[in-house]
Order: sequence, then C-alpha cells, then structure tokens
Amino acid sequence: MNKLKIAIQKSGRLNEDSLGILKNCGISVNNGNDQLKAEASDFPLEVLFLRNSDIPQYLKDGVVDAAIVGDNLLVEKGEGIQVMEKLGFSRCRVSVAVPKTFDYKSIQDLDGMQIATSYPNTVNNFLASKGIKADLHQISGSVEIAPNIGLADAIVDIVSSGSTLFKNNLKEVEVILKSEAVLAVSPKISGESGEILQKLRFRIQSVLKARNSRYILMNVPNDKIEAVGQILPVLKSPTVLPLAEEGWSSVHSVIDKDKFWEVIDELKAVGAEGILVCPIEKMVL
Ligand SMILES: Nc1ncnc2c1ncn2[C@@H]1O[C@H](COP(=O)(O)OP(=O)(O)OP(=O)(O)O)[C@@H](O)[C@H]1O
Ligand SMILES: O=P(O)(O)OC[C@H]1O[C@H](OP(=O)(O)OP(=O)(O)O)[C@H](O)[C@@H]1O
Ligand SMILES: [Mg+2]
Repeated sequence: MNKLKIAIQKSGRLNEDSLGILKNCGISVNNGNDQLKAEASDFPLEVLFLRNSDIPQYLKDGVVDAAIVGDNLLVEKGEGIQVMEKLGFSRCRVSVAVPKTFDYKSIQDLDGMQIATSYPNTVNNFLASKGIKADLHQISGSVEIAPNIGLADAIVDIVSSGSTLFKNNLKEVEVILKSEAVLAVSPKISGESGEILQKLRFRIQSVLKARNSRYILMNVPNDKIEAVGQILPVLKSPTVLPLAEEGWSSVHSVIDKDKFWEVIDELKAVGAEGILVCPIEKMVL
C-alpha cells in the first residue's frame, strides 16, 4: 500500500512538537536510535528526519509528499510550495535589528547599510518593497554577533523572546514577517498520496480545534438557560441536563479557550454557578 512520505525536522525546535502532533493524531513514529527514516505503525506514513533548512528542496523535488517546517523557511526558499495548515507551535518572527546605540528613526536608515542574515531572499524582497538598497552578508548561524565584530551595521534574523538580541546589545526595529510551524505539501504529490494527506490533515484539524477549545459546564437556574445560551458561542446548542434540585439545570457547551475569561463575568452575572472548564482531546466537527 502506498505510504505518505512526510519530512520532519531531525532535531531542533520543530522536532518534538512535530512528533507530538502526529502522536495526538494517533500516529506513533518510532524514531529509535536516531534513524533518518521511520515508518508509522498505525497509519500509511513514512517519516524522513531532515534538517529544517533542507526540507523546502525535498518538497520541490517531490522526494517527500509533505513536511512540517517553519513557515519563514518557505518564504525564504519555498516558492511553489503550498501551506495546508498552520500548526500553532514554533511561533517566532523574522525581524531587523540594529545596535542599541544606533539612533534608528525609520526604515530609510537601512539604505546603504551592510546587513547580515541567514535569509537573503526574505530581506531582498522586503527591502525592494520599501525601495531600499543594502549590501547583504549571508551567514548560516550566530547572526547576532555580526554588528559586534564590524561585519555588518544591522541584521535580519529570527526573534522569539528577544534574549539573543539583548545579550548581543541589539534592538529589534522592524518585523518583516511572523512565522509558525506549518504543514506544507509538495507540488509533485501523487493522487493516492494526496488522499492520505487529506486524511492526515483532517486528524490534525481535529487535534488543533480541540487544542484551542475547552468544554465548559455550569449549574444554571432554569429561567436563565436562555440568557446563558445567548452568552455562550455554542456549537449547535448547549446540552441541558436537569439537576436533582428543582428549578436548576446543568448546561454544557464548548468555547474557544481564549474567550473563557471574556464570558465568565457575564455567566456569573446571569446566575451561573459551579462553572467547570475542561480540556478536550479531540474534536470532529
Ligand atoms: N528561537 C525560536 N523560537 C521559536 N521558533 C523558532 C526559533 N528559532 C527558530 N524557530 C522556528 O523553528 C524553525 C526551526 O528552527 P531551528 O533553529 O530548530 O532549526 P534551523 O536552525 O532553522 O534549521 P536546522 O534544522 O537546519 O538546524 C525555524 O524555521 C523557525 O520557524
Ligand atoms: O529571541 P530568542 O528567543 O533569543 O530566539 C532567537 C534565536 O533563536 C534562533 O537561534 P537558535 O537557538 O535556533 O540557534 P541557531 O541560530 O544555531 O539556529 C535564532 O537564530 C535566534 O538566534
Ligand atoms: Mg536555529
């Protein structure tokens, strides 16, 4: 039977969460003793463990059908590669940074500068869109050191917490793009592999929807059930179960995890009590 070939990062920031999301989809991959290839035992999937920076070329060549990769890398060298799902982890941004002592006023200050980066295409496209010319120095890592050793006036690199910039006496002055891990598909994927990929995508969507949702239940006076139903953004309609105590019911629903604190005060104001919020493992809409 045909297997879907998917690339994930061999080691680094994407690896653990990539294997984790597959596991949550019921797909376990035994990456024992650091093999470069492994088969899933319970889904027609073959995993290739690669360097993040190599993955776009494998997708373009059709050596792999799909991959979990940093979106910033597809912007840099993934033309023609389609993003199927944003996965919500390895969130970061690609930004311009200058020495803290530099009196940065606007993007025009970059004109004529020497800029060190691992992402030349991203930088060139950004500068061109702003009508700015600069000289780029491409280096593959530890980019933040460049201004301190006189190699560049500024850098463009990945920023997350900002601690690497801080430690190197740099300050972030422009955000070029935001990035997160994404499920990407090869332009050369076959029909059969495409069907398997759609099955994987459905499972990932169910896991992500559950990750971003919470199951909520509460005790409500019967004459307030309608008011609660107005407050809760529900799937179809809240589940209402009569309590042993006369005149009260238990109302159950699903809400977006980020909306809980917005609605909690309204729910209490209409008389809801004993409000419980629980995680959801899977959600199939
Ligand atoms: N500090 C960070 N915080 C959050 N996400 C990051 C951070 N650094 C990188 N990322 C994201 O994770 C992806 C993988 O980064 P990582 O540093 O693990 O590997 P890499 O250095 O890009 O490539 P390789 O696997 O070839 O070493 C990047 O493409 C980016 O999208
Ligand atoms: O804003 P921060 O939280 O400090 O993260 C940003 C740093 O993370 C990445 O480096 P990484 O740790 O991946 O090392 P690398 O440069 O060798 O890839 C990136 O290249 C930055 O240097
Ligand atoms: Mg890195």
